[in-house]
Amino acid sequence: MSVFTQLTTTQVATWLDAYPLGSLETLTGIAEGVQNSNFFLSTSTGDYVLTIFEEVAPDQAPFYIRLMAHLAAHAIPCPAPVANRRNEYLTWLGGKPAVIVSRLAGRSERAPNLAQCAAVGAMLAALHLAARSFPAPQRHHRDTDWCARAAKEIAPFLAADDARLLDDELRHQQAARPDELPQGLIHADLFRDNVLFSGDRVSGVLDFYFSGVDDLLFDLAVTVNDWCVTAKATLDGQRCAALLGAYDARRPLLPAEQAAWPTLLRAAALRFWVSRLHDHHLPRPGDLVARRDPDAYRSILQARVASGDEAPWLASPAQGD
Ligand SMILES: Nc1ncnc2c1ncn2[C@@H]1O[C@H](COP(=O)(O)OP(=O)(O)O)[C@@H](O)[C@H]1O
Ligand SMILES: N[C@@H](CCOP(=O)(O)O)C(=O)O
Repeated sequence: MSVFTQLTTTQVATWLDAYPLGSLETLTGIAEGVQNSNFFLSTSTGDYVLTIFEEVAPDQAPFYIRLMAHLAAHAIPCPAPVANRRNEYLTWLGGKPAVIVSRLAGRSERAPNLAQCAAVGAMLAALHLAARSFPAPQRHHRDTDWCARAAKEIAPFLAADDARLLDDELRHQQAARPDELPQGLIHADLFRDNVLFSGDRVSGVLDFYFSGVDDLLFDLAVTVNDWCVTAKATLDGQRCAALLGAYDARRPLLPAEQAAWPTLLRAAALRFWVSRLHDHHLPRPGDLVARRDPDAYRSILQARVASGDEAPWLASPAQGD
């Protein structure tokens, strides 16, 4: 999971008295996610998700709650925070900050079809546009500087080849990533498990807890690296064309962004390789923790490095498997 915090039903039932949500019926830990403790919560009035913030500092949690409320008000299907009787969204449970949000319909798709890839590209562009009016956004924390800091912490655990790859890529990013690409609020973790579909329609965009301001193109690269990856870690040209085409139709990409695309694909691969390595070598104590495979992202980084400037773009021919 990620259920780092254990709760008793009595504890939650008592806490729930402060909400206008009726009585507790069921509470089930969610066996996905690596960042927070999440529970499906059913009460006599409906179905919700209870999130206990494990890594999010209490002073940062209101940012994410306001962001979800803003996006939900701008037609992005993201979880809507639920207030207690004192009109508070963020409360304390088990000594940690906690929030109840609406439970969204649909299910995530491990093997998305082209229509679903296009729907995700369109949704990401809509999210970037809707977030333009969000006041006082914070920086994206897991940027290249974070990767460099985390790389120092994991360095003692790495084999020589991995250490070299990591070092080379950090240097490449510091030298080659342009610093004047269009920026805005990014989701920063729009993997397949963070999107719910009802048919081919996106019915849920989840998990905004890495969000912050960074290059919009970085968000697109994070998304493409996950949604369009093949079994060989290369990119599938058809899925790329569907996702990128739908994004570009809503927020046309600038020539500078097209030129920077291969570097940003590498930056996105690096960020998740580093975080997975960090979680692997320096795990937090927790029950049933779902750790992600760092090697998968090493392969993705290596594949992006190997493809050089040949990264699939809008109407490129099918590549990969
Ligand atoms: N509001 C929601 N509606 C429906 N399912 C949800 C909701 N929030 C979380 N989930 C489910 O819980 C899983 C983990 O949630 P996530 O926010 O990704 O956790 P973490 O913050 O730990 O990464 C999701 O993949 C999804 O299956
Ligand atoms: N998507 C990341 C892990 C981040 O965890 P999430 O459950 O919050 O999406 C990865 O795959 O490494």
